[in-house]
Order: sequence, then structure tokens, then C-alpha cells
Amino acid sequence: MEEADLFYRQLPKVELHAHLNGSVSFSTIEKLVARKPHLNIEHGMTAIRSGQRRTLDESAVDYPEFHTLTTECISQMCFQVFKVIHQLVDTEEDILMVAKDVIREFAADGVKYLELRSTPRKEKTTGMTKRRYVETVIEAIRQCKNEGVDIEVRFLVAVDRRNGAEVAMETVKLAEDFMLSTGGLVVGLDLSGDPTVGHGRDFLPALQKAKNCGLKLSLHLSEVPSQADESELLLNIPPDRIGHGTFLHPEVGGSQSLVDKVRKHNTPLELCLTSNVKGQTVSSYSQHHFLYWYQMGHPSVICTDDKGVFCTDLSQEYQLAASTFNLSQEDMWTLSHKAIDCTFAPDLQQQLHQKWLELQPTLFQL
Ligand SMILES: CC(C)=CCNc1ncnc2c1ncn2[C@@H]1O[C@H](COP(=O)(O)O)[C@@H](O)[C@H]1O
Ligand SMILES: [Zn+2]
Repeated sequence: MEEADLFYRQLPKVELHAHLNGSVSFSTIEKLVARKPHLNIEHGMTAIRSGQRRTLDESAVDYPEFHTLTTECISQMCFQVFKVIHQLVDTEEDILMVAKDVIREFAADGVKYLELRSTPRKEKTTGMTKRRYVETVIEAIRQCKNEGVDIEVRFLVAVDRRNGAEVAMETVKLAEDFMLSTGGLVVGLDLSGDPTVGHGRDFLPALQKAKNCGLKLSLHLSEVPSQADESELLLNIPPDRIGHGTFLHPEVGGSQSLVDKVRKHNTPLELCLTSNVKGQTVSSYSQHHFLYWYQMGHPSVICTDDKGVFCTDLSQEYQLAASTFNLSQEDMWTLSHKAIDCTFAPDLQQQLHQKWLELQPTLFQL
């Protein structure tokens, strides 16, 4: 392993934006495929490999007018990948295996604190219920803890915007129940799903309810262009963290008023470089909005989004940010250290700070 690779792997890290089913690794996919050979799923269908835009360009064979495709089309093509993964992960046994593998992989990558998020799913064919879904993820977190995996894990229940306002309200009730019954393992609510579907205004009552009952809110916001109105509404709640926020600032079609709102509340941003480049909302790493917010000194946390789908890990994302924006190892240490203050587990922050300080000397003697 190169010295720089080793540094970023050993760097203690905080992962705040990881969708469970988007984080499934190649080796776990292989185990799932072996369990369900009748589905005829190949790995190419569950991941967007390197070569960035290549996968989407390849689909231009079927879509000759690819370069005129709308954001909606690109988004829907990208989101197909989750439908395939969901077919592979449809029993409690699958969820338990997937969640434990994902947690162990983040730990092996040097992540000391992980906030996983996932959409509770009911599967008629296997009898899995939404409640059992969440219970099983919680069970995976507990088992990893008992097995001594060196990572603290908390869970955000996800609302998929494609499922509408009524389901969102039910999900908030479920999340509230689990927040109360899991001794603090469920810490918040995520709003995600294909950003080109539905409108944020429909989710305001559910999000407000979640906030009022003590759930922290992490909202995917301005992930695609032309959502300034929606972002304005959602920022008024206000959320506790923002996922992506790619099109918030004026240079990319957002507005100063959106930026001012984010700044006023000091709302941390979860930034996922490879996800945005491969998802084609950002044209290249150097154009990523990380720089805009980082230079402003705004709390910015590097995250993976879907490490399995985008074939990456958090060490690689840190290394990419450092090389793209010419940041030093000390800068990256500070970035990972500051991320502790953006977690939804205030009870763990002091312990995490301590851990960082203990690891610092060994890290800089590499
Ligand atoms: C494909 C692409 C460009 C995605 C990146 N950006 C994303 N934006 C919004 N929602 C997402 C994204 N990645 C994953 N998700 C959500 O996470 C789900 C998969 O994880 P899970 O089943 O909730 O455990 C997806 O179905 C979707 O609802
Ligand atoms: Zn996301």
C-alpha cells in the first residue's frame, strides 16, 4: 500500500451519509447472488464502476440523444440500480448479513463513527415487515458491538420521496417508536430517493413532526438543479444536516438567500464527491462544490453516499478531496476531526474527540 493510501486508511473518520443498500460491497453482492441464482443478477447491474461517466455514456447506445437527456432521465437510470439491489436484499437474513458486512467494512476502513441510513421496506413475498426491517438493522448494530468491532454506529430511518406524504408520516411514527425503544441507536430521519420525483412541500408535516419529537433531520437538498423553491421551504424547518446541497449556491443556479440560510443555522453539509461525479450532477472532481463551502469555513463532511454502487470507500474520498484541492494531511486530519461535531450523537462526541487525540501521534509518524 502506498504511504498516502495508508495515511487515509489509518486516519480516524466519521461517516455521516451512507445508504445501507447502496453501501453493499462486491463480496456481499456475490454472497447474495449465490443465495438467489434464479434472479440472474450480475455485478455490473449493482454498481457504477470506474471511468466515471462511462457507464452512463454506454447507455447512450440505447439513447442516441443522450446529451440532450433531461435530469429526470439520468436520475431514473441511476436509481434503477437500487431496484436491482433491493431484489437481492429481501429477507431478514439478507438485511442482517448486509448490515453486519457494511458495518465491518466501514470499521476496516478506519471509520470510528458511522451513521447508517435505510428505508424500511415491506416485502410481501418473504413476509418481511417495515418494523422487522428496522429491528434487524438494530440487531446487526448490536451484534457488531458485541463482537468488538471498533466502531460506534447509529441509525437514521429514511423516507423515500417516491412513496409520498402518507408513507412519510408512517415512517416518522416508526422512527419515533424506535428512537424511544433502542436506547438512542435511532437518532434521526433522512429524506432521500430520486430527487426528481415529488416535491418537498408534501413532506413538511412529516418532517416537522419528526423534528418536534426529537429526531434529528438530514435532508437531501438541491441534489439536482432547479430545486431552489423546494430547498427554500425545507431550509426553513431547518434541517440539522444537508445531504449534497450541490445546487445551493448562486454560481450553479441556487441563490445567496439559500446560502445565507445555511450559514445562519451553520447547518453542516454531507459532501459525496464520487457519487456526484458518477451521478453526473457535478462535471468533474475539481468542479465539486466542496471547495465553495470549505473555503468559506463552513462545516463540510466528506461522505460516501453509496460506497458499493459507486465503488469507493471513505479513505478514497478523503484522498480524492486532498489531491483534487491540494490539501495537506494535516488539513484532512482537521476535516475528519471537525466532523465529530456534526454527528447526531452528542453523548459520544467527547469520547470520539479523545480517540482522535490518542491516534494523532501515531498517524503523523508514518
Ligand atoms: C444513483 C445516484 C446518482 C444516487 C446518489 N444519490 C442519492 N440521492 C437520493 N437518494 C439516494 C441516493 N443514493 C441512495 N439513495 C436512497 O437510498 C436507497 C438505497 O438504500 P436503502 O434501501 O434505503 O438502504 C435508494 O433507494 C434511495 O432511496
Ligand atoms: Zn444520499
